[in-house]
Amino acid sequence: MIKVGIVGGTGYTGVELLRLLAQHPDVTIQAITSRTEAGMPVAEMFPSLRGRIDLKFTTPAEAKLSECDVVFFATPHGVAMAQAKELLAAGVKILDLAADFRLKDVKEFAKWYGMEHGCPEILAEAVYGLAEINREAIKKARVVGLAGCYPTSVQLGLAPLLSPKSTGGKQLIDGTHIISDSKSGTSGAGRKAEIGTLLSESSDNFKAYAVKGHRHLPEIVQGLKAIAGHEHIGLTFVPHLTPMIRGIHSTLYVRLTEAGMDVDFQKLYEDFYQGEPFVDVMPAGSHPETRSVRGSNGLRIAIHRPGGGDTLVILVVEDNLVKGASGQGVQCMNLMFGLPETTGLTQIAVSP
Ligand SMILES: NC(=O)C1=CN([C@@H]2O[C@H](COP(=O)(O)OP(=O)(O)OC[C@H]3O[C@@H](n4cnc5c(N)ncnc54)[C@H](OP(=O)(O)O)[C@@H]3O)[C@@H](O)[C@H]2O)C=CC1
Ligand SMILES: CC(=O)N[C@@H](CCC(=O)OP(=O)(O)O)C(=O)O
Repeated sequence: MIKVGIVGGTGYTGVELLRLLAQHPDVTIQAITSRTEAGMPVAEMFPSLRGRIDLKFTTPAEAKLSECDVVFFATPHGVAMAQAKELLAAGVKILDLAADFRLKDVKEFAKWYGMEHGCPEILAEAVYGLAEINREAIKKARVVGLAGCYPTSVQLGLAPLLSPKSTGGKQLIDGTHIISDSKSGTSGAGRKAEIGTLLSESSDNFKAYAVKGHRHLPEIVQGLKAIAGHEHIGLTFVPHLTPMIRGIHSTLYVRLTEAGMDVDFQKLYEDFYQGEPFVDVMPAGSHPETRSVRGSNGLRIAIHRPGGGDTLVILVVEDNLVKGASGQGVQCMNLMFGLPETTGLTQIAVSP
């Protein structure tokens, strides 16, 4: 059995990890931390886990994380990098849901996250946690910086158009003018109290935010450049807050080049994602709904070419807390421990 520790067990991604790992056949949860709720039984705070998780929250200091095989950090940015060195020295693998190990350039990290990177040497060996793109590297990794919620939807929505594996090296789209119009439910902002996610502020309301620049922009651009194998990527990324709890819907707009005009994009996507257990390329003309992935690790994609013109519209839906966070974490953990990738992740979406 894999001994798992979770730092940040009271947050939305933390409790989602507990929900998934409680059903995982190869995992024992060893420790769950909370600074504010230490001593409280987990099932008292989350009755959905009654009879499933028989542990109390402990402080991070008391958690004996070095005795685990793997530790998930479901914490704000900056927490994992402060403990990574000690855990690695004790032979513990690390999966960080925050951004400490995502951006490879420490200057970019400091610019977007407002703090200096605490362990650039560990960042250098860390692998970006997007299994469909980085599967082989994740299998060998000691530290995985899990992809962000919006970045997962945008990168998987665009990968078939940019990867030389499917394009044969041809430029099928103008990669310098990509638009991502992305919408998230309020759980994306976490469980902490904030005015913007109050019921009376966020329900019956809809707004864009961070249009000037969101911290996921450099992460997505870094990922798209790696997928494409060149630097010529330009992205306009506009996130929106929608009046729902879970879910991300990204609508991606790309302009086709001459070389792209005669391509069968439905087939290109189906071929690229053939055999991928969590990516569903829907039939041509579909309109995927966030509800169709709610609570599951699935991501659904539909490709449209309105009026047969030179603009391709790609629709992508995922559950931000599952494929966008904790499910992605379990998927990467499975790879790191040589388990079938779908272990513990076969939940069907809750609908309605
Ligand atoms: N929500 C989402 O959709 C997604 C979130 N993420 C990322 O995952 C991480 C967690 O997000 P989310 O669950 O939403 O956040 P929450 O705000 O809901 O939870 C944060 C958790 O971290 C703990 N915590 C806070 N500060 C510290 C600290 N200094 N040391 C140890 N524990 C701490 C909190 O518990 P306590 O204060 O009791 O210790 C709490 O359990 C974030 O980095 C977020 O960016 C990634 C993808 C999607
Ligand atoms: C709706 C909302 O506020 N979403 C968050 C993004 C989700 C998140 O937690 O970001 P990471 O994936 O980088 O960890 C935001 O825009 O800041």
